[in-house]
Amino acid sequence: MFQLKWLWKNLEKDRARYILALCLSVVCSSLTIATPYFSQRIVDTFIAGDHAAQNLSQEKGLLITLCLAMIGFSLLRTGLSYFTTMQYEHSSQNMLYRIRVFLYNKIQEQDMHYYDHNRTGDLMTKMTGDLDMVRHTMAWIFKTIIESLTIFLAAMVYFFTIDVKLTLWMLILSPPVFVVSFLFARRVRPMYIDLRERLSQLNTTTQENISGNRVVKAFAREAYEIEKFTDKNINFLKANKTAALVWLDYFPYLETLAQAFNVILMIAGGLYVMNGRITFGEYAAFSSLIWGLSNPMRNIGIIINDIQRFFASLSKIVEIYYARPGIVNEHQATDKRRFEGTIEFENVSFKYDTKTVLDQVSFKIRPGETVAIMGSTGSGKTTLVNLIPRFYDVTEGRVLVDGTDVRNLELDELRGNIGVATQDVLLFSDTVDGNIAYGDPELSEEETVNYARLAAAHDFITRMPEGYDTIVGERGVGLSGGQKQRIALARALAVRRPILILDDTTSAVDLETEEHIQNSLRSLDYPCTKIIIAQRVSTTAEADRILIFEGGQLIEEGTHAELLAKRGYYYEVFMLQNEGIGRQVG
Ligand SMILES: Nc1ncnc2c1ncn2[C@@H]1O[C@H](COP(=O)(O)OP(=O)(O)OP(=O)(O)O)[C@@H](O)[C@H]1O
Repeated sequence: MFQLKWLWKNLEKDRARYILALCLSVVCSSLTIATPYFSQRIVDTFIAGDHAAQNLSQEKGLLITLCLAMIGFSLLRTGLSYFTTMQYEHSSQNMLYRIRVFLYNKIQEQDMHYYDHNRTGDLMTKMTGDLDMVRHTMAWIFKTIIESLTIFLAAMVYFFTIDVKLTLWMLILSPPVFVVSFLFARRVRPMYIDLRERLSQLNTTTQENISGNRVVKAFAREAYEIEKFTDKNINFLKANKTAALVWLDYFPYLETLAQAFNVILMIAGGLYVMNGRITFGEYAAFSSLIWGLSNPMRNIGIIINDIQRFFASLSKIVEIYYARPGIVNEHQATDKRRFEGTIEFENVSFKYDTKTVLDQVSFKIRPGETVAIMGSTGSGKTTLVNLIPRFYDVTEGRVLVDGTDVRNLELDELRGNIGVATQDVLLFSDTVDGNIAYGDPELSEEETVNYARLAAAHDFITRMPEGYDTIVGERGVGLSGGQKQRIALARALAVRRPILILDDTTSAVDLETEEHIQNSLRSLDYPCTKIIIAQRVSTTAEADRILIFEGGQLIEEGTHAELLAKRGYYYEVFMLQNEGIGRQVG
């Protein structure tokens, strides 16, 4: 069975410990028949037997031994049970730790396509609730199953040694129990799959709401969000209740069957005692061990419910566990070369699933050149630059860096040659210093300050209460849009890569600051090819070349002066931004 094989594989170093725990469970549970055995001997010898009174006065030593044995076995069972539970906990927690690390690495190595198609809330549910369900299964469900089965079998064996016929009477209840359990398991399984999906939706809604709380507040949509959350919460509640209450449809049958053991014992056992087939002590042994048969039936509902939850959770974990990224980082580049920084697009087309975003794009950028990319929103600019570090792979054509198709370069080496400041700025909850040095933890304080100066960030950083040691909140909360952009720019500059990609990095800074940044970029103290996506002519004007995109196609290319002379898209934008007149410039 796939699920068991998977668990076995992941137990790895804890297999011996887990098997020990299972064996100890069997031993512990088998010991439960010791007490009924000793009580049977005590009843038959000292209470209800023919020579009970005589034995009581003559065999005091035996009575004391039996009582001490009973106490001794109970203590032994308690001690063993404690030790066994520790083994279950250790092995399942260790396994959980290893799987969590493995899954985290797996998620890290996925490509952008994976993140486009997986919701954060769902991934978080897999990494927390689903994983814990696996641990619970190893530490509790399997333990309960093994113990229930052992007690059931041990009781059966013991009963058979006492009286075969009476035991067979009891066994006639087994087939209906199996039928009822099977029907219950079959019915409840899809419910737990559905329940798992609703939990994921609930978590996704919660996660989105918390991370997007500023937007919610800005639009005063709290009531709407609460309603949305309540909807998902009610959905989850209903699914939970439905799954839990299904058990009630089957519960009366199993409870009746469980009670029937006592009835059979009372009628058949009573008759057998009366006609002398079994002794009173043997009847007492049956009576005290009958829970070993009826208890598993009472537990069956919980076990089946948990097993179905486990299957639903495991199928979700396995989705991450076996996910294979389309773009693989082998991490095998030991000697990472420094590229010159030539970039070439050869008839590149790109589709997100079925939607064509880039269409037959060709251009070449020489080392050290500064190229600005401009175009209307949605024209494919970000997509274009995402193809250089292979965040996505081209659908057609080739992207070459230093003359080699990026698909033939080791990802570590390729990305180790590119510094990126993305459009959607993300800062980590760390100090400003830590954020700037993110790509190079060895960066000295002096260099950090230097790159912050180049990115026009030093002044506002020193005005902050703790300067470079100020902790910025999650995603850079506490900083303005322009401040975040400047820290992200310093972070991209600090890695000193031969290719620098800036995606709309100065859109939120004022013109004066932008000019400072432009000067810094021109006078970087390391050779660097720069690709700058920008909407402002003030940013693009000084570039060596400007590429204009429209609908995924390269429609204009040239210097600022050439493009103005062309009187095309660039000229219109220029006029619009400089003279404030409409697009219909004659
Ligand atoms: N991850 C994605 N999955 C599917 N479609 C996408 C994805 N990212 C972008 N698109 C689509 O691809 C097109 C180009 O997007 P892209 O972000 O490259 O444009 P852009 O020119 O950078 O736009 P902007 O100037 O607004 O940043 C858009 O129509 C967008 O809807």
